Amino acid sequence: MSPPDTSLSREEPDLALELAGVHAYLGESHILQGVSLRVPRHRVTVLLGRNGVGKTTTMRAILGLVRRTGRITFAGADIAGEETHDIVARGIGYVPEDRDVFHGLTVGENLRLAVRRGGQPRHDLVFELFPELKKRTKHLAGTLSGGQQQMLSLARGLLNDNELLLVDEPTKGLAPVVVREVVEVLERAAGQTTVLMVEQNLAVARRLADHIAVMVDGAVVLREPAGRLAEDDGAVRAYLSVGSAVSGASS
Ligand SMILES: Nc1ncnc2c1ncn2[C@@H]1O[C@H](COP(=O)(O)OP(=O)(O)OP(=O)(O)O)[C@@H](O)[C@H]1O
Repeated sequence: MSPPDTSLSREEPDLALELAGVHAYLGESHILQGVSLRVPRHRVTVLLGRNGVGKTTTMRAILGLVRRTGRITFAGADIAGEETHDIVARGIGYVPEDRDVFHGLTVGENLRLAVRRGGQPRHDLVFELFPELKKRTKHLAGTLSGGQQQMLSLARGLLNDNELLLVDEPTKGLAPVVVREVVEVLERAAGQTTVLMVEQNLAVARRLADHIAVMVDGAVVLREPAGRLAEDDGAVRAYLSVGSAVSGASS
């Protein structure tokens, strides 16, 4: 197993986001115990780890949705003390695990609600990435399949010209054929922006990630180029409850 390495600082001066010693709390529970993480610009970084280690809480700490301390640097500013609406306005998009789609509204209405005030919504880009959504703009979102709802949630995240997109478990609960579609869209979306993603499917992570960060008990314990971790069976067995071969992401 490789020794823990969460820095890699010499190789990556151009960071979109950096967390240093971030602690977060949910009620009385101390969930994040000093998360440090570097997210290079225009790259995909995937957060992996067993259930309950704090991956979603890390996303929510970046967005100011949970009480947190430490340093969170985005676009040259420390955002750890800012409110969520100010953080989002700086150019961070969020595609949450529960998909955040309004079932009682149409696809078009869901997209319109996602447009940030003063922004220039990228409808052309979104409809090029998601042609199925263009055909269904008048359909109620609640009538879409799980995969289509995930596409709509990703489309909402990509509609604004964000510097950083946070995506939480985009393939969770989807059939293998739909996982492949979501992965293809994410590959193309990654060309537009920096992505920090939680993903439990190691095959998906290997396909999409430039770097993989592994969390254990509220901290990042290992960060490596994606290929290196995928070949490190010892690390995969020690830190992850996932298998390395998952059919859904194969091309
Ligand atoms: N409202 C809450 N109050 C207290 N503890 C919570 C609350 N919500 C979640 N937790 C706990 O916080 C820890 C971290 O949860 P989190 O959702 O960040 O983990 P995760 O790594 O994303 O897990 P999963 O893969 O299961 O989504 C878990 O142990 C969870 O039980």
